[in-house]
Amino acid sequence: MIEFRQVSKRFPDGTLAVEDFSLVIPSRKTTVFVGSSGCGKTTILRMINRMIDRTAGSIEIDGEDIVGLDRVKLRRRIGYVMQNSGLLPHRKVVDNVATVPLLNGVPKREAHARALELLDTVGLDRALANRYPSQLSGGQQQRVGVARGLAADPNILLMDEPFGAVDPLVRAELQHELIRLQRELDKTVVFVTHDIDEAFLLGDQVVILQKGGVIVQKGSPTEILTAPANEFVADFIGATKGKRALHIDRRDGRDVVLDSEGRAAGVLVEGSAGTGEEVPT
Ligand SMILES: Nc1ncnc2c1ncn2[C@@H]1O[C@H](COP(=O)(O)OP(=O)(O)OP(=O)(O)O)[C@@H](O)[C@H]1O
Repeated sequence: MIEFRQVSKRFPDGTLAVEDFSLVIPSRKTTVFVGSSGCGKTTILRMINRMIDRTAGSIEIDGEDIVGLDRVKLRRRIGYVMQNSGLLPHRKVVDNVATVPLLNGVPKREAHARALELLDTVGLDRALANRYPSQLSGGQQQRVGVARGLAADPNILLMDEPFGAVDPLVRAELQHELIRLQRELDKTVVFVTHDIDEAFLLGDQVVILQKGGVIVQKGSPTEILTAPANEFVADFIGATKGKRALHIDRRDGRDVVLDSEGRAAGVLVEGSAGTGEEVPT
């Protein structure tokens, strides 16, 4: 579990990017931060592995304040995947994936064998292992980025708009791949996106943020869809404009979750509003 307690971040130039942010991120679930540009998503994410240090409050991982942990070791035990894959262009795919284990002292042969297994895990052909990142498609590069994030077998995986730069079809493929992976790997995933549909698809817990990292609403997708906290959320999730991909409709006396084509994605169990409980239809 990751716990933020009244965390703030003021950058040296005076910008207060995050103010008084408190949140519990449960283990082995996916928590998604969603909000418009500049609201503090990346700053909050990067404070978890101390790429950015908070200026007030505390952040604990499994009850331990991260301020007392070695920054480099902390970073190496937390997976990190970013938008443009962040791969080293002059290193082959296999070496990119093996980077952190090698830094952690894993022998080269072992690190490479593990890297090849990880290519399988993220659905990439091992034949790509000896290519350079520029010889891969955008979607393939993102998969390599995910494999690299998983290489040290971290309990926590931070993902900052990892699918933001790929086309919509590849993006949908990668999203479903992540859902599959998460079922298999059971990590604590913290995911940042601008895209509310992506947030609802991937998140067990969705956190809607406004400027300064202010939490406007948090809850399961069902909780947010059934009871948007205010007009900002209703507008953000498109509830007022009929543009939402996922929405709730009442059919035969039951609340049914429908996708954009009107197909039922689930039924809210009677009396479950507020618990996030859903049953498949
Ligand atoms: N190094 C920095 N120095 C000063 N201000 C910064 C710095 N990094 C970020 N900020 C500011 O902090 C605020 C939050 O930035 P952050 O990158 O966390 O937002 P975000 O929600 O991730 O945005 P985006 O979706 O555009 O990536 C913004 O106002 C940004 O300009």
